[in-house]
Amino acid sequence: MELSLSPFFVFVYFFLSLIFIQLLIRVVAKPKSQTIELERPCRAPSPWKLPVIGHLHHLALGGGVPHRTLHDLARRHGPLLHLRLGEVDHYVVSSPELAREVLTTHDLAFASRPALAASTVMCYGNTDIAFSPYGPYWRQLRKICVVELLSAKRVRGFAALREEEIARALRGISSSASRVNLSERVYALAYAITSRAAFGAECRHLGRFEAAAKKAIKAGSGFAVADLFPSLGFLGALTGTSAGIERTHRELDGIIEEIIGEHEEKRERAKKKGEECGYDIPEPPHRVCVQDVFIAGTDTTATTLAWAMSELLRHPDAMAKAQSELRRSLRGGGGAELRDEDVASLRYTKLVVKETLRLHPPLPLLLPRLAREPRRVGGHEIPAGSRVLVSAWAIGRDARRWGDDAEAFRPERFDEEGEGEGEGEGEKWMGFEHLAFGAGRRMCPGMGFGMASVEAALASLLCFFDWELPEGTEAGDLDMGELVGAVVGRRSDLWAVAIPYRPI
Ligand code: HEM
Repeated sequence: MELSLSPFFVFVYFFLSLIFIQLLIRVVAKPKSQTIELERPCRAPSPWKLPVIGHLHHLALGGGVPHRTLHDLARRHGPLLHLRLGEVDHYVVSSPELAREVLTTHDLAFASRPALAASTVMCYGNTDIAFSPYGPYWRQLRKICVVELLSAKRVRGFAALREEEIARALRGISSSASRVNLSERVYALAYAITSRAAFGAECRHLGRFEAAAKKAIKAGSGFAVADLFPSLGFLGALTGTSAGIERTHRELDGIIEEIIGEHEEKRERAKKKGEECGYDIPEPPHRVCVQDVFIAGTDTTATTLAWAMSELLRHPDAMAKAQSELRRSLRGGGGAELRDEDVASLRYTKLVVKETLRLHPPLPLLLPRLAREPRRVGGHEIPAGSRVLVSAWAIGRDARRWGDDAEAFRPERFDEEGEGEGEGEGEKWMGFEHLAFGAGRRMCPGMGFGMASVEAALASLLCFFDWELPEGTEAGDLDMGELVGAVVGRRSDLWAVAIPYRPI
């Protein structure tokens, strides 16, 4: 018959024969294959992959920023996604339940970091807090940093300098043209608070530091060619990334050296006069903490402030609600500035910060973890040596937890959580549904410091100014595009019109 000879039927015949042969082999070899089945690790689901590059094309074809592409893939394949990116196995965790397993149940097994190409050069061979492998050295370094700078007591002690720096930033905004580059202003403010807290004085170098830190953050995304093909070192040289990393490292290193030099000179002068002046910066390798604190402290704080103001400009009702609460508290205190005590008693402004961090966690994939030992997560095997990315971004949008309006900016949701379900607001905010600061041993040690700066700065910006979008920009048109990097900030600077508010 004509039909049976057509190429289509030949293909189908061949294909079915293959399936039949495979089934036959399975049936004949059943007892043996069953034992193998039990021993074989149960791999997490993956999309289709290509030779050599593995699943890399999914990231490339996703077209967007990595956390969004990974979220799309997780929606199709499940909350534990296995991706072979180049030579490296990655596991992407996108549900609060699995995040709890990785960050708490198996915390110790996942408490290390991979050595990225950028961190190895820029963090002095990964001897800093953020990238150092888990162990006694990292514990000691982190302890110094927490005791000297980040403990709750130290953070409270920085209240006066926070207030001074915020007042200075407000004066700057008042005296400038009404159209303000808010991204620039909040970065300068975060830098001033960090440098005064760390060194007792504002450090110069803001412009140079910002430019170099942004390059370092971009290089540290973990998705650079050199990070995905570690055995092919020449690729870094070929693509120019290695040279770029070296250049950025030299810039940052030079700035940190200058900051430390200035601080030490100042200390010497103060000592001669018998005055107190900040504290000793411990000798290397602890100096690497200085860079960590500057980059981690400044960029995350400024990024959160810029996203919060962006969302409020797009949601004038939420902005008005925050302002009315703030201005009531100002009249109550009768002062022309907000003190730390005033900020502590705010409710709505704090909800705005939580909602901002839910939708725009500055580190959407936290910092990468390295599996030190094999572990089963959600019933799937994660082999030792794999990289584990916990998507705080996806978890913050999980409709099972946050409802059908999970994508919407609605600060009130945190108020509602506290009632009815028997689950406290605090639990939801710092639970595994909201992971902006990570969790477990490697959780952000600067949370108290960062939150104090963000809440105080946002409260003052809203209290003392009315804000509008520049003429010609509608709320719906505001660019909310994101940068690629370890910290994900706004793609474009945020411009707004500041109208000073006079208390009645
Ligand atoms: C809004 C502000 C901030 C956010 C959202 C934030 C978020 C994070 C996240 C997600 C991590 C990774 C956690 C993990 O892997 O589980 C981290 C680590 C870290 N953060 Fe923050 N951070 C903020 C502010 C700060 C500040 C102000 C400092 C210091 C002054 C700081 C210092 C660090 C350090 C040193 C690490 C590395 C910790 C380690 O590996 O042991 N952060 N941060």
